[in-house]
Amino acid sequence: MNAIEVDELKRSYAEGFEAVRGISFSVRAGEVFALLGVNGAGKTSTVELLEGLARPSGGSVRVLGHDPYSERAAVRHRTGVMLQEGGFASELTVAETARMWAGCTSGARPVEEVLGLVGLAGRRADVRVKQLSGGERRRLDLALAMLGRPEVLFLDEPTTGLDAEGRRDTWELVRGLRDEGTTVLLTTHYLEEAEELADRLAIMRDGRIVASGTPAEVTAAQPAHIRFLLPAGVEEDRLPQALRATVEGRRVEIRTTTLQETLRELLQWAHEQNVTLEALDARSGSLEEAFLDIARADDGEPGTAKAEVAHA
Ligand SMILES: Nc1ncnc2c1ncn2[C@@H]1O[C@H](COP(=O)(O)OP(=O)(O)OP(=O)(O)O)[C@@H](O)[C@H]1O
Repeated sequence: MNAIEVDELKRSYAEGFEAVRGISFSVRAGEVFALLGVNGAGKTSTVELLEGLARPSGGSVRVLGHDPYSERAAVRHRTGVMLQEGGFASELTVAETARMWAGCTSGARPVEEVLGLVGLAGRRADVRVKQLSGGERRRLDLALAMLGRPEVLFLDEPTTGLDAEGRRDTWELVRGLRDEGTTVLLTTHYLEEAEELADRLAIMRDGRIVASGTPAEVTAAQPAHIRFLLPAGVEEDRLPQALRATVEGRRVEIRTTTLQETLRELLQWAHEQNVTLEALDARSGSLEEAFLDIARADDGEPGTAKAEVAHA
């Protein structure tokens, strides 16, 4: 069953600017789905439509089978929302803020429990919101989004402003929620975050989806890299032509779509030449490379990016 279905969705702002230009994707129940894209690609504009905060100018959205805008009452209590900027009353403490939200939420988790999940229980709970660090505010945002045990959780850049440890804690939390069956849609600028968390993802550019699939599918089109240092006493032209290596100083790089085969040829050559390949490093294409490839493409046409795979 799909928890979220998006079909030819469009969003125009008052000035006529089209921020979302007909995107389609679906998120299965219990899945973590990531929306990626450079600044201004249209991620937040999309997420706000899924949250029912605005009416689409075209196409449709279904969350748990309902239109989140026109059937808000049917959806709202089953979803949790973490916006980019939570609007808190800055004089209240963390615990007071959470209790206030719990009071407006049916079936809320105990406040202590939810604050404990994000590391804001105990003495941190008595700190006024205005005194929290940026990262702690993000964690309070997350706590409030989880308060009502939502079936679908929207997280807009959940780890922006968090330090490395806070980011990893949030990832653990999201994985835990997924294991409990929560559907999570998140936006992020961190490719590592998408790689760590997302079952599937979509990359947006200029209001369109230009690549989508599992992280492995999206990266599959990227060439792998082999790097090493040219052995002392070996001239560049002794490297096998077929490997099409590029050499800068002593640094050698080979880009290949058949990593295992190319590596075998290289190691065979090194064996025959009786040389050691210092600093040898072989790695598959990464989501980051796929993303940069797509973000850099300036053709403006959907469906032509190199890393495109089957649309969700
Ligand atoms: N209220 C608005 N009125 C007019 N244009 C807007 C409005 N809100 C956003 N935009 C424009 O729509 C485009 C998409 O913005 P959006 O915030 O959805 O991007 P994003 O992918 O979430 O970016 P970021 O990563 O910076 O959060 C941008 O060009 C932005 O300037």
